[in-house]
Amino acid sequence: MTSPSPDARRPVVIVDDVHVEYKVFATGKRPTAADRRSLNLRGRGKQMRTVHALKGVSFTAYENDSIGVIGTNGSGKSTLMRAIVGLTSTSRGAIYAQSRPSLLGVGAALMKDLSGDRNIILGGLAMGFTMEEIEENYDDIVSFAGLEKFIDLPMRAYSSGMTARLKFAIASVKTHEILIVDEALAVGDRTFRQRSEARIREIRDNAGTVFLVSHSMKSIKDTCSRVIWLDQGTLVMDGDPDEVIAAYNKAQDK
Ligand SMILES: Nc1ncnc2c1ncn2[C@@H]1O[C@H](COP(=O)(O)OP(=O)(O)OP(=O)(O)O)[C@@H](O)[C@H]1O
Repeated sequence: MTSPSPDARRPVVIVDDVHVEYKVFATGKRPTAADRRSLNLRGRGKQMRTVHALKGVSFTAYENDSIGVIGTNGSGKSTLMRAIVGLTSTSRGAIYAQSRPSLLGVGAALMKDLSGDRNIILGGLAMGFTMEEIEENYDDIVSFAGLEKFIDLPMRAYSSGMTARLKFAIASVKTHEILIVDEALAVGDRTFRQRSEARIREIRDNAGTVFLVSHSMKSIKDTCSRVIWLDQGTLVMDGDPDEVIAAYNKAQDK
């Protein structure tokens, strides 16, 4: 198993030889006229395809780690994060977590026709906060998102950056022990990105562990103490951000 260094810190997430396979129906090519004539549709139309999205990934995350996860499109980053949170089941291997990891992405729970105000409650409940916790943190969420003037407008009227700010503000208000941020910072503007990166550092400093999936090497360098690089479902490198990013960039330039 790959580990950063033999140290005395508490392991928080152990990913042990994890494989994820998606089974999908491949509709294949459009049936030809000849197929249709010979009623040969069934065999053509329903073919099971297996996408082997993770192929034996292993590493250990420790407290205070903030781990950047990099790799080209389709390399398995989101799949790995979803597996850590338990949204995607592993077909082989196991994941052990010290406490329940939170995936920063209350997106699914938010409703575009409701106001930002209502969505704070909805998103907060979806993240597992109590009503008291939501009320206590309400002002913080609104000011962190910088949406004071827009909070009673329906979310439909928000730009994608404003929506992302609200999601990040809701999800990060509580200190999580294990927080996973999947590309949420990509749409925010520079000021917001800096504020979110500061919050990620704060979570990390409070003995939390953060995973940051991003295509922005700058965000990763600014916030992460360690980087793992995935390629076609395998872990290529795990270590110091500068070294891993340099190797990744070199591989991309080839
Ligand atoms: N629900 C799904 N059903 C079938 N295949 C999937 C599913 N989700 C992901 N995949 C496949 O698994 C592989 C890994 O996808 P994943 O989304 O984890 O990549 P990623 O590194 O997060 O990519 P990106 O940088 O584009 O977000 C890809 O080949 C993708 O097509």
